[in-house]
Amino acid sequence: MSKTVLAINPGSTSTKIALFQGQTCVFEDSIDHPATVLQKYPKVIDQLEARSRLLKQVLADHQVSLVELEGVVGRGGLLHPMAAGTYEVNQAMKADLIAEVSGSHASNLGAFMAEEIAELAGVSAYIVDPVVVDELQEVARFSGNQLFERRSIFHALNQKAVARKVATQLNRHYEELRLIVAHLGGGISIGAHLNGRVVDVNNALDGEGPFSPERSGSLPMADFLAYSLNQQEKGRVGLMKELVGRGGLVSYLGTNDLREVEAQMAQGDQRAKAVFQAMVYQVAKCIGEQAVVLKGQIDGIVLTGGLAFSQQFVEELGTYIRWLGPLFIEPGEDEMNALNQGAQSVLKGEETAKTYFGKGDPHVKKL
Ligand SMILES: Nc1ncnc2c1ncn2[C@@H]1O[C@H](COP(=O)(O)OP(=O)(O)O)[C@@H](O)[C@H]1O
Ligand SMILES: CCCC(=O)OP(=O)(O)O
Repeated sequence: MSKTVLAINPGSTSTKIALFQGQTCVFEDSIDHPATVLQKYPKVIDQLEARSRLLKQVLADHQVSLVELEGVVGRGGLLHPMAAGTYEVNQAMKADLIAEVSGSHASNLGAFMAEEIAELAGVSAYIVDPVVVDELQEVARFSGNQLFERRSIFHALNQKAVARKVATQLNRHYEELRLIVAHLGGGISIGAHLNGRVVDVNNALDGEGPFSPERSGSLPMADFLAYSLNQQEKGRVGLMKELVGRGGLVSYLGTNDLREVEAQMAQGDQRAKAVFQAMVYQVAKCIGEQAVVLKGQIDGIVLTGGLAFSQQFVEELGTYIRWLGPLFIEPGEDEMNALNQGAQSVLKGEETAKTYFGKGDPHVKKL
């Protein structure tokens, strides 16, 4: 029987909320959090109280009766590496999110926001396919120096959701396909999906892969090292902001909005055009890398995220990659449905919720 589920998705600049009855979305709403407001909070976790207050206001505005809820699900954050799936929010998870064991990101708030509402409703709280889903094959874990291991940090929820959607279009199972999924949003992650596992993907938060609207992607290492030593007063948090937040389009053109860049190009701005083309070029190269990971046997290349709304971006990217395999364009994201889907399967007893144990998930094979 279909279940009533509240899904909560805290992002860098917004919190999305959706109520589902079974597969039907009763309503979806979004709260914007202006950068000027978020800047007041030293740590992401400090935003919890304010975001939760606004969330409760949205629930009141939509006259959501908490007694009707049968489960609450939030976006999963930067925990220790873990297998894909639906997890019940637990103490170990909350402790690791507060300790920021894998870093700081708005998704760290999802478990807390879901649990608060779930407790009021007397039901369980879950997360689904968090950003630390780790299915890397062994060969992909080597960084090039034994001091550092590559980490799988990416848009797992949306990548897997759109990959499943394309599998349905192809009338095949996700678990039997070889897909490249490019999540092209404020941050960019491009994954090689081999038989339902993301065996390689650029770490979208720690300076790997193409530059994006607000992230640097990979940089010349020695130059960044020298820069960091000269800018020590910025500290770790300040320097990380150069990579995530103040990189990419923001760094080159002062905006994270591709629509603004396109407007500048339309007025003949050559700098905007060069930066646009460079972002397309870097995305294409990363798709090429994952094509090699899949040894050229590719059932589809899926373009998703906000940039995939741009016809010009998709067309120019197509000139580089079309020869690699069939293109599927899934603009935007399907995260709210994916959160609901994960919670529904557990609540309907089709799947058992997984337990988060912290470091050392036995399903994740480290070097
Ligand atoms: N119709 C559109 N045309 C061009 N770019 C778009 C369009 N819609 C959204 N974008 C761009 O997509 C990016 C945001 O993607 P999105 O997936 O919403 O990011 P996030 O969820 O990471 O904030 C922004 O640069 C935005 O300007
Ligand atoms: C890869 C971690 C998740 C992430 O970067 O999400 P956003 O692009 O939504 O910030």
